[in-house]
Amino acid sequence: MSASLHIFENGTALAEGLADAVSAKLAAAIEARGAASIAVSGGTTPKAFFQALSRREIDWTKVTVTLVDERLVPPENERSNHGLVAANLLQNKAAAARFLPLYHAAATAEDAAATASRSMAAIGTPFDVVILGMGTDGHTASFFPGGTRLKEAIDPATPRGVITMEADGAGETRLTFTFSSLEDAGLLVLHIEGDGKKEVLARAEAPGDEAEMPIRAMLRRATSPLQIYWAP
Ligand SMILES: O=C(O)[C@H](O)[C@@H](O)[C@H](O)[C@H](O)COP(=O)(O)O
Repeated sequence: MSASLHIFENGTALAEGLADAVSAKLAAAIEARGAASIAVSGGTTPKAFFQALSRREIDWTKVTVTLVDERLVPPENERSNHGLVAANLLQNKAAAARFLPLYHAAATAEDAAATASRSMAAIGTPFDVVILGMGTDGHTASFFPGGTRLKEAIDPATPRGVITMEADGAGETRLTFTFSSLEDAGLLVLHIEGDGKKEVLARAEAPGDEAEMPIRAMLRRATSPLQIYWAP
C-alpha cells in the first residue's frame, strides 16, 4: 500500500490535526461496534498530540488505549511509555479510557510479553488506530536495526502479539507488538517532526535492506495505507 503525506505548518497544528483524525476514527469505531482501540508510541514527539487528543469529546469509556512498544520498566520510571501516556493522554476527557499496559511485574521479560499478548488478544484486532514513531536510525516500534528478534518481529508470518527485543542503543529490554499486529490498523499513522526525520524518511524510501531501516517494513508492506503526519 502506498503512503500519504500530511504536512502541517508547525508542531501545534500537527498535534491538533492528528488529534482530529484519530478522534474521528475512534468515534466511527464506537458508532459501528460500540468499542474502539488505539496503540500509541512513546518518545518525545507524541506529547503535544496526546494532550490534544485527551481533550477530544468522544465516549472514552468505550476506548482501550495501549502501547505499540514499551521498555521493561515500571510506570513510575521516567523512561516508561505507560508513565508518558498516563501523564499526557489519560487526562481530561480521556481519563475515562481503559489502559492496557505491556509491562507487567512478571518474573521474566518473556512472562511479561506472554501476559501482554493474552490481554491484547481479548481486545480483538485489528486495532482501530496505530500511531508509530520513527528513530533517526530508522527504527519504529521496537524494531531496531540489529535487534535480537528483528527478523521475527517484522516477519508477516509471525502471529499477532507482543515479543521481547534487545538492541544496542535501545537501553532496557523492550516489549513490542509484532509487525502483523500493527500493519492492518484501521488508521495507520507515522507521526514525525522536523527536517532531520524527513531526511531519515527519504533514506528509508530509497532502495535498501529492511533490516538496516526497519521502518521500511511498514512503508513497503503494510496492508493499510501508511498516513505520514509531519511538521517542520
Ligand atoms: O521510544 C519509543 O517508545 C518508541 O519505541 C520509538 O519507536 C519512538 O517512537 C521513536 O524512537 C521516536 O522517538 P522520538 O519521538 O523521541 O524521536
